[in-house]
Amino acid sequence: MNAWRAVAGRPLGAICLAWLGLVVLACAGADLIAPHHPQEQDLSSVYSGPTWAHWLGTDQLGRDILSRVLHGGRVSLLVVGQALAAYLVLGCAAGVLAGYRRGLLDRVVLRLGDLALSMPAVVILLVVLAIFPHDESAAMITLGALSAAGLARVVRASTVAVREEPFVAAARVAGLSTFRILGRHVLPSVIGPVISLVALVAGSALLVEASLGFLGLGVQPPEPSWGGLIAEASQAIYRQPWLLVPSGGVVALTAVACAVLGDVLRDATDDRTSREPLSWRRMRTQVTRRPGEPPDEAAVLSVRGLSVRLADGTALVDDVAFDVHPGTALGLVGESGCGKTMTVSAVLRLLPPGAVVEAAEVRFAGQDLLSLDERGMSRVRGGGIGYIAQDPVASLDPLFTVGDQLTEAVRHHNRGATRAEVRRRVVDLLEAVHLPDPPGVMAEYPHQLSGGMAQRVAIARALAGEPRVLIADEPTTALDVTVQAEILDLLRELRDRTGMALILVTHDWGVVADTCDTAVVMYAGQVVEQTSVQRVFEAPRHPYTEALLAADPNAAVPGTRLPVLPGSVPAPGHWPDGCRFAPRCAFATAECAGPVAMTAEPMRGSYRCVHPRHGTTTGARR
Ligand SMILES: Nc1ncnc2c1ncn2[C@@H]1O[C@H](COP(=O)(O)OP(=O)(O)OP(=O)(O)O)[C@@H](O)[C@H]1O
Repeated sequence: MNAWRAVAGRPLGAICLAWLGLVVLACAGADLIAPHHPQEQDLSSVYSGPTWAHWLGTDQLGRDILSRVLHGGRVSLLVVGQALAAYLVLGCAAGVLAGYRRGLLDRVVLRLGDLALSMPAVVILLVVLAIFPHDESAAMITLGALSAAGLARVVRASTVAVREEPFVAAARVAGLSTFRILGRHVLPSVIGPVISLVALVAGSALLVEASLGFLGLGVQPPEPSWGGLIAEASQAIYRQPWLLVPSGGVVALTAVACAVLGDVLRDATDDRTSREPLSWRRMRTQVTRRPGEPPDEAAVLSVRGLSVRLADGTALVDDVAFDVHPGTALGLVGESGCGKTMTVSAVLRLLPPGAVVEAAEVRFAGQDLLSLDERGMSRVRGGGIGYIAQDPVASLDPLFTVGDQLTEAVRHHNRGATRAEVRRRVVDLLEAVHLPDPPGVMAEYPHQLSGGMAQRVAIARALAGEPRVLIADEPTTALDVTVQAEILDLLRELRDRTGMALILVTHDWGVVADTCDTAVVMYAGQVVEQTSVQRVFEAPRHPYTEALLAADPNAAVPGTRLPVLPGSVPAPGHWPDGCRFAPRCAFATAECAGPVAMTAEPMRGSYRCVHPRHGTTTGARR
């Protein structure tokens, strides 16, 4: 449904949809709207051009062309519909079953598909029409069945990919029947390419139908069909050339509309599938500079007044500022949905389509990132600032080995390197992240890796460009405790060895305590506290920081109930005026309803609160 909405939102898609809708409705309602019976003759007015009585003129027997086009369209569209039904049913069923079951069925479907694609369709149609004379339905169903081989391949390929997804495995484990899994989990994910192909095949089928009618092999006169009308018009081409315009025009426009719609649908569904939270594909983010504080020149990355807005104006991140110094680690902490990922995505300028970045400064190693164009930013990404995505396995391409993916990254950053040098560097990277047997790991595919190994490979890839800042988004989520500790050790070791700075996006205070020097606490798109890690644990100033620390399971005292933070982070667009934490805060007063600025404490940090804490009780409302 979203794909159709996306198509309707594009001018070309909307025009094609409108034309096809109009043609289908007009032909379906031909009995009601056609001004004349399609075979009603008026010999006193043959070959007339357009008149008030006959809007599109008349033919050699004085029959109304508009009425014949409408009725003829019904016949033509019906047989095209039959071809599409055969195409869809056979193509989807064969593709899904072959891709899901694999084995012998898969091989049989592939071989039959090869056979169907290698047969000349026109010859087969002529044979069918020789067996069933003038039976256009038989010919068009055969055409649909022959073309289904192409669809079956596309559906099979998508099904094979989806079949390996964890959610399909989970459905299998949950005991769902094959048909239910296919219907609920597999088919919806292949629907995009399918509808795009159906639109393209509809255009071709329409042209084949018109050709059959033109050759006199289809529906026989006096019953009209679009192909038959073109044949009649071509016989009178010298006497009344206009006759070709309505019949030829409607066929041409409808076939073109189908083809264009197919293209637009493909683009629309492509866009939809690439709507992950952070994708390297989506790169043209609009950037606006606004006045604000100057950057910290000693920092390797200095951010001031950074905001992110969606196209509809909804703010996701609001006036964020922080500094990261070489060789240090900064922890960006907060509950889910506070804007941590959006903040680092905005620094890298990798945001959802239509999102806008506003900032006073984003200064990296003395370079003003706000003034860089897309080409400049792509040099910074990976080269200057490395990024490790939230889900390491998903961030690795399942179709390529670890070696291929690291080689690609190393080549990207070392243009002139020889094959041997690139391989040496890949092995070095794998050794640097302590993966045993680098040549063996290079030959493996992502699904063969454990979570910890995948995270190490993702770190190795991020290190390929020798970044000066490494951003790791939830680097230890979904890893078991031992592997978590190993990954944090590795990050610390890399930081100490290379002098790069780390930004760890996390909601785990354990990660902050183990690895970071500075904590930046975010709530509802804003920074609410920023201080050293030592101080944040000893004396948090913001009630939110205090409540978040109190709810930390790492600090739980056995035998006592772990305090929870009641309520949830307000969604973007629903942030309260004044202090955004006030509705959940035990210390909120009327003062908190007004604007709350950051208060800086020299040498200690800063916080955004009118009732700062002095570190004893939890700040959450009970
Ligand atoms: N593509 C998007 N379009 C619109 N809003 C989005 C999009 N991605 C995220 N958001 C919203 O932006 C807000 C901040 O999201 P963000 O991912 O930065 O949070 P987070 O603090 O990193 O949380 P998490 O730890 O769950 O990743 C959330 O409310 C989220 O719903």
